[in-house]
Parts: sequence; structure tokens; C-alpha cells
Amino acid sequence: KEKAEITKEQQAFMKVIVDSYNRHQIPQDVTKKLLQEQYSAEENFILLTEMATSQVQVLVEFTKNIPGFLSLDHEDQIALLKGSAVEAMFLRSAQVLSTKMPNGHTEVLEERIRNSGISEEFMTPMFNFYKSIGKLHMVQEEQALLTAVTILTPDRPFVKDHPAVERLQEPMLEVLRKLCALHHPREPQYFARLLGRLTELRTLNHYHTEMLTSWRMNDQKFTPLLCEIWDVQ
Ligand SMILES: Cc1cccc(C)c1Nc1c(-c2c(F)cccc2F)nc2cccc(C)n12
Repeated sequence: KEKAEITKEQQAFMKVIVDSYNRHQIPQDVTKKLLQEQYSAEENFILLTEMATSQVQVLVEFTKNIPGFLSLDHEDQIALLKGSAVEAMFLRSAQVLSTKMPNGHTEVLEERIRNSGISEEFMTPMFNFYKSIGKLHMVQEEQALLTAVTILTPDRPFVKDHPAVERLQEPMLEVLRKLCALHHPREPQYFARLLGRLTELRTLNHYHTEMLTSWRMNDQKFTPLLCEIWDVQ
């Protein structure tokens, strides 16, 4: 019985992460612009770049609030952020597209993404992922913890102290497992399906790198923060 119960300290631990996840939302002015600006591919790309930049800022703030993260080796902190940024952003935008946005916003955002100079070969896997996340109907605690688990993935490139990252990720996975049992009692495999999304996320890293390259080829401009997090010159 005690295996399934979420303990008091797990409740407190989870509250820190969920509050931080909910506190750090995409600024209103960015989402407001989504409805106002016109629909040219150029304008859409500029809006999406602004949105991506604020998503990275939100990601950095959320990551800093993950218990124990700031006590990791500083270079490992950077390696974890750079290694997980795309996956965390796909998760965040999947959640924004499948739940968060007031109605009408979602269709507008989807329309702008579809008409922003991204080639079909990246559009399909991206929207398949958004659909697969939508189908899970994650509660916000699961979204927050899944994002934290993604950031604390020990086997990112250039991470030196793997065990230190594992020690932070393990308690998150344990709480996430209990949450899934609690919120999806009739789906014993729900936790496994959730972790399966992390595998699908890894494939999106590759598509994202290709998207960056094709945008660069069309001389599309990024912001300094996006150049920094993805080592774009
Ligand atoms: C904000 C947004 C939302 C959904 C889809 C897309 C294409 C974007 N925009 C970008 C993303 C990106 C992301 F922010 C979240 C998910 C997947 C992503 F491809 N990455 C980058 C990198 C340089 C420029 C942009 C415009 N960009």
C-alpha cells in the first residue's frame, strides 16, 4: 500500500516543481501578437522566433527551480540545459497546443507554424508528436514532472557527473510513477506510455537540427539566446 501513496515530502517536492512550471508561462504579449500580426511566412517566422526565445527563457527559469539542479557542477548544468532544450520546448509547445491556449489561439498558432517556411518533412513528425501528447491528456503535475525528468537526463552530451544527475532524476521518476497511478487508475501502462514519449522526443532533436540548418540556408535570423543554446554561429 505504502508503495503507491505519495508521501508528505514527495508532495512538497512536487509542489515546488509544479508551481515553478505554472509560474513560468509564455508572456501574454507574445501570445497576444499571435492573434494580431498578419499571416505572411516571414511574419509567422518572426513570431515563432520570439516565442521560441521566450520559451528558452522560461525553460532556464524552470530548470533553476528544480530541487538540487543549482548544486550540480556548473558545466553539467549548461550541458543539461543545452542537451534538453529542444525536447523541453517540444513538450511545452505540445502542452500549449493541446490544452493551455484559450480556444482560437491554438488554431492560429498551428496555422502560423504550418506557414512559416518549415518543410513538410519536419512538419509531419512535429504534429504527430503534438497529437500523441494531446491524446495522453496529462494533468499539469505530470506535464511539469515529465519536463523536469527530461531536463535531468544523465546521458546528454558533455555531462561529466552522470550519477549526480541520476540521483536527481530518480526521485522525480518515482513521484511521476505514483502520479500516473493516481490520475490514471484504469491505465496501468500509462507511466510506461509517458516514458515512451521521451523516446519519441529524442528523434525530434534530429529534426530540429535540420530545421535550424534549413532556416539558416534561407538566411532566417535568430535571436542571440537561440544562437547560444543551439550553438548556431
Ligand atoms: C515557437 C515554436 C513553436 C512550435 C513550432 C516552432 C517551429 C516554433 N519555433 C521554433 C522552435 C521550436 C519551438 F520553440 C518549440 C517546439 C519546436 C520548435 F521547432 N525552435 C526554433 C528555433 C529557431 C527559430 C524558431 C522559430 N524556432
